[in-house]
Order: sequence, then structure tokens, then C-alpha cells
Amino acid sequence: MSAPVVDAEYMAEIERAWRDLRALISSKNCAPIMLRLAWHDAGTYDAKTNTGGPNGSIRFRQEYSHSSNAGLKIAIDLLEPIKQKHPKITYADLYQLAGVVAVEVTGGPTIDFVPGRKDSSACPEEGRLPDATKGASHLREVFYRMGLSDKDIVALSGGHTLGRAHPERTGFDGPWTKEPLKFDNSYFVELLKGDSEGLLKLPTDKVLVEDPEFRQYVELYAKDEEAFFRDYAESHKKLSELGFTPP
Ligand code: HEM
Ligand SMILES: N=NC(=O)c1ccncc1
Repeated sequence: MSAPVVDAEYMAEIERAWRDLRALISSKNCAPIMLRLAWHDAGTYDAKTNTGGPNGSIRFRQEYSHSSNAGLKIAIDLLEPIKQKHPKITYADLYQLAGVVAVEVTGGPTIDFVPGRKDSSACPEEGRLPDATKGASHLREVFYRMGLSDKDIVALSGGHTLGRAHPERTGFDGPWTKEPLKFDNSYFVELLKGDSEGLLKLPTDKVLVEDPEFRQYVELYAKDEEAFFRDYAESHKKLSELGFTPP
């Protein structure tokens, strides 16, 4: 499939879709699952082979049926009417724009969004996303494969300020923070507090305070929300543009 021509007409369509996404995500309170969809479409990227990444391939059953993507068909279906209303916008751009809007409408940082991603029908093999039961070396293996850093791992994990785990999807249960529809630095504050009744910490969350290289960023973000917002916005943009050269 070819890349979209990002001319004035395409940019105007993006603006219209942005407005529709704000209305949808606010009215359905579905920011968390939209952010997870954007991360899962992008997080399959392999820098060595330039495969996977934010290319809309998660729209195919072959990929959304992967166990790590359990529940994401809900987000894919919620976005389809917006895709039908704005057919020129690629799925790749639409899913990443939905992630940017999800952070925006929940009070998080503004993320620079550059459109122009092309769609792919090539679905990556299962297993490219991180396994929540594993440790620091696994996290590094997965994120370094994408071309991301330790700082990116910690900042992006802050996406768990939103939403919750669902036992019927992944076997884990509960939110990470007391306000799962508010994008703030409370994920890091809770990480440093240790276990709290009713709040979730995955094994991969816990390694962020156990590993000294990761911990330095957890401590910074827990005490300085602006620093978290700054680094999150930078890392989210990197994630959303893996394998994509903005026109
Ligand atoms: C670092 C490795 C990561 C692991 C192992 C991981 C694992 C998980 C798991 C197991 C769930 C629960 C899914 C469910 O049961 O519904 C989840 C939910 C979520 N994840 Fe991650 N995650 C990671 C990184 C990220 C990143 C980088 C982001 C975004 C920047 C993110 C955003 C979310 C959101 C928003 C939810 C809640 C979705 C909802 O409420 O439906 N996660 N994650
Ligand atoms: N945000 N990440 C996830 O939702 C997830 C990642 C890997 N396995 C299951 C779920």
C-alpha cells in the first residue's frame, strides 16, 4: 500500500477526525483502551528488519487475536465509524491519532502528531510485545529491538496511569492508580509507595523500581510531573513514528 499524500486536504481531514476522536473518546471514556491500541500497533516494530510498527496491521484478526491484544477489537470497532467517515486517513494514522487524543483528553501532555503513515497488510508474528510476567532483561530486549531506550521504557510505562487490567483478557486485575481516567504521574508515586490495596503492580512494573537504571527515572517522575510529561511526550512520539519517516 502506498503512503498517503499529506497535502492540505489530508491535513484538513486529520483535523476533522481529531475533533471526532475527541468527542468519541470523551463520551465513551475509552481513552485507556485507545492508548493501548496505539501502543500495540506500534510496539511490534523491529528496527533491524524494519518490520511491524505503526502501520494499522492490528486491524486484521490475524494480529488482534494475539493473546497480548485481548480486548483490543473493542477499540478497533469503536474507531471504524470514524475511518468510514474519513476514508482518506490511513488506519495507521488513525490509530496513532487516537492514542495522542487519548492522552490529550485525560489531561496529559500534548504530543506532536505528524501524519503520513501508510497501511500494511503484513501482520507480525505473535510475541513481539512484552510479557508482563518477565523482568528487566526481557523489557530491554523488547524495547531495544524497537530502537528505544531505558528512559523510553520507564516514561512509556507511565501510560499505566490510565485504565486497568481485566482478568478475562490477560488474567491480571485492577487499575494501577486511584484515578484511572486521569493522565498524571501517580503511576510513579504508587510504584515508590509499594503495594496498595486494590491497585495493580505487574512484575514488569515492579522491575522499574528494582533495576537501578530504571529507578532513577521513576524517582524523577514521581517528584516532577512536568519532567514526566516532557519525557513521555518525546517517547510517545518516537513510539508512534517507529519505521516512519515524516514527509
Ligand atoms: C512495559 C511493558 C508493558 C507491559 C508488560 C504491559 C502490560 C499490560 C497488561 C497486562 C495490561 C492489562 C490488559 C488488560 O487486561 O486489559 C495493560 C493495560 C494497559 N496498558 Fe500496558 N503494558 C506495557 C506497556 C505499556 C505502554 C508502553 C503503554 C502506553 C504508552 C501501555 C498502556 C496500557 C493501558 C492504557 C492499559 C489499560 C487498558 C484498558 O484500561 O483497557 N502499556 N498493559
Ligand atoms: N499494554 N500492554 C498490554 O496490554 C499487554 C502487553 C503484553 N501482553 C498483554 C497485554
